[in-house]
Amino acid sequence: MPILSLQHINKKYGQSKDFAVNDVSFDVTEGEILALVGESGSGKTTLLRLIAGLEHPDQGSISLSGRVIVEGSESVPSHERKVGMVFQDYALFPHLTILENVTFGIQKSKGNPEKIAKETLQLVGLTEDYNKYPHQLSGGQQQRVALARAIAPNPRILLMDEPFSNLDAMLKDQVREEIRQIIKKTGITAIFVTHDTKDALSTADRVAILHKGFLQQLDIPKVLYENPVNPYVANFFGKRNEILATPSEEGFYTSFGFINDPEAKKYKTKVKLLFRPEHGEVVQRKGQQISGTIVKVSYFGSHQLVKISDDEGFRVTIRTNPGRIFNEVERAFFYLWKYDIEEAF
Ligand SMILES: Nc1ncnc2c1ncn2[C@@H]1O[C@H](COP(=O)(O)OP(=O)(O)OP(=O)(O)O)[C@@H](O)[C@H]1O
Repeated sequence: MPILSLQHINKKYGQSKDFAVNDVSFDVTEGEILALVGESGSGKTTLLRLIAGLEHPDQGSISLSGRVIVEGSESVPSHERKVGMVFQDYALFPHLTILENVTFGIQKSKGNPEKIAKETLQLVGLTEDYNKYPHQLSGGQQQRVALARAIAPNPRILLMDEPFSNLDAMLKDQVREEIRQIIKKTGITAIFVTHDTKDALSTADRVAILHKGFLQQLDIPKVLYENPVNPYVANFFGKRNEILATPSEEGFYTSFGFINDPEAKKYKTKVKLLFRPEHGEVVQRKGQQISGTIVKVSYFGSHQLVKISDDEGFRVTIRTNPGRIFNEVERAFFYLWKYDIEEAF
């Protein structure tokens, strides 16, 4: 049974003619980490605020832990929903110590708030900084305090708005993994909002992608990346190469050469072959492969991107391992081991 269920949620702000959230339905399973991704204005934060009770939908219902918390004009107030929030800027109280920040939201009826706060701070790996103030901590540490403060009252669900956006790139990789481990250790269900596909794919169990208020696809990261349901989702997770191709009985004619593919006979008109840089491979031998001229090689440490041009100057990018040596102007032979086929016109 899902811990959270949204059914046909619509939300418009004021006089706006567009929906910020448009007929969105999904379930979240207990213990799951769900990422909401989308570009700016896609409705991510609005969804989070609707779940938290900071906004009310125009239509739709929301259930949390088996209880209907929103239905029609009725709703359970925010403070009764038992939702933990981590805000983008952490929103720690600057004049309170770390321990006081975390103790703040814990009700006395739950036991000894200070003891619970200390246990939660230990859980997030902050054992020595109880009496420091937020400004005395690094960004990553402040974020762990915010997380401790949100989970200490034992909420039903944890909501995080852009939790990684204030961290520099070096820290981000480490913090993502730490946060995921802490959340998994507590078993808490969590939803976080991000515009960064790397955050979503590496941290979440499932990812929901929003565009203009519509839910496009919700699935595990691998499926979203490998089997996007539409071009928007496919391009959101990294630009794809496009090669224009003419189908025949045996395969596709392209400006890089002929590609054997029995699928080609299904198509009557020109098509686009769409593929990610890692779905191609530059090979040493001349054979069945297609080919072009290497025009640029970019080295990234973990990999290289090789730009290959046809005779007209049309380019595709292929990802290769970092150890291989390529020379610009040389001819490169490559093959595509995976591509999507779309009608071109
Ligand atoms: N308080 C508000 N009043 C009016 N319009 C709003 C309000 N909050 C959001 N919107 C509009 O609703 C739409 C969705 O906004 P929302 O903040 O949910 O998107 P988002 O995906 O979280 O964007 P971002 O990544 O920029 O935070 C946008 O068109 C936005 O302009």
